[in-house]
Amino acid sequence: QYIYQRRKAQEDKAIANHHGCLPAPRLQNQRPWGVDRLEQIFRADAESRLMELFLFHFRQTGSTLEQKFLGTKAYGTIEPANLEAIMSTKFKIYLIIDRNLSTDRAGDGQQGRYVFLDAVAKSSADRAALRGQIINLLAAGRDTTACLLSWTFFLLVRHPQVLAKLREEITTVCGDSGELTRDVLKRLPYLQNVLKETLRLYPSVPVNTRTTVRTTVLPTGGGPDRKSPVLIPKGSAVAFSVYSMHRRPDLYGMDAELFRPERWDEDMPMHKDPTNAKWAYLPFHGGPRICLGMEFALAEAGYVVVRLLQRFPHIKLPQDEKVELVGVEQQVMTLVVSIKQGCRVEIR
Ligand code: HEM
Repeated sequence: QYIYQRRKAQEDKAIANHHGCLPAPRLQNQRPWGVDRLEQIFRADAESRLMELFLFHFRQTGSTLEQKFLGTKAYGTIEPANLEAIMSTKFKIYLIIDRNLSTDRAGDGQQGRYVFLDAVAKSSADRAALRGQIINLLAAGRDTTACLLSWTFFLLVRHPQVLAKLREEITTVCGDSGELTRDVLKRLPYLQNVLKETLRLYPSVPVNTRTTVRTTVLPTGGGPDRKSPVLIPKGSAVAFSVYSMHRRPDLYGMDAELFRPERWDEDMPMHKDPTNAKWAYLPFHGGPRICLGMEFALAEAGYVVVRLLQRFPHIKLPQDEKVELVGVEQQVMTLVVSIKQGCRVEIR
């Protein structure tokens, strides 16, 4: 084991030298084993402000970081060029299902209840096929679209000018027509901007991880100038947060924290660099494992928004509802990021 570890370390060092890798800035722990980090995470989670904590970490270190946590080294990044590398094939997808797919569910209070995973498992023992089914139907297709719709209305009632402009576009293009096909939806550019901007500020999958199947290199983020490649040894986890990347002022402008659908018709800083232009906006991720339901989800969400606005001519913020800066509201984090208090609107 010792000889194997030493040989692996030597090989990794040779790869690092070959690519000119330098370490990424380390997120400093105040207490051994990163216990302080654990406390911070539990506290932020209890306050429903986990994403704010992640933003704070990246503000401390820059857009790529190294972290020692409970004895293991992990990496985090919100750099478009690194996301491009991560979403290529040198990383494997973190397996959700293997943790949950167990024939031994008796102990967790699920007896007698319909569990979709168990029902599908009766027709196939192939774990990869089961995983695909679950991701398709539940994890991938349901909560993601539901979150997009909730955040859209959450933002619309807090930005009445945007809502008015959207209503105007819908009235001009659709009138009272019953037909609402994909072609009609394509003729609603402001609606597309509203959905795009909502997914920028609240990407349904805000944080994700990949694990390296072999020792590899992130193209940037290391060394004093944070521009050198970073070595990622085989088996390491790299977390990436599109939520944080989507709020970077150097990519989206100084008003990156604001909900402003008009920005999608303007020239943004990210367009100056071809890699950033392609990899700085990733609500559906990218590369070979890009969301398979992207087109469908946008059509579905667009359809529901139009129909709700047509059906309810007066939708507004309830009088007793709190208005806070975008991103400061309490959130619930699971695989997706949702609104802790739900999306309350007044309709007439
Ligand atoms: C706004 C709605 C949606 C968002 C933001 C979204 C986002 C994503 C993201 C970020 C991934 C990549 C996950 C990863 O690589 O770990 C993904 C994967 C996937 N999505 Fe979606 N999704 C949405 C709706 C849907 C819908 C409606 C369906 C199906 C009807 C769907 C089907 C899938 C599938 C099958 C994958 C896995 C693709 C693969 O691993 O090859 N998604 N989605």
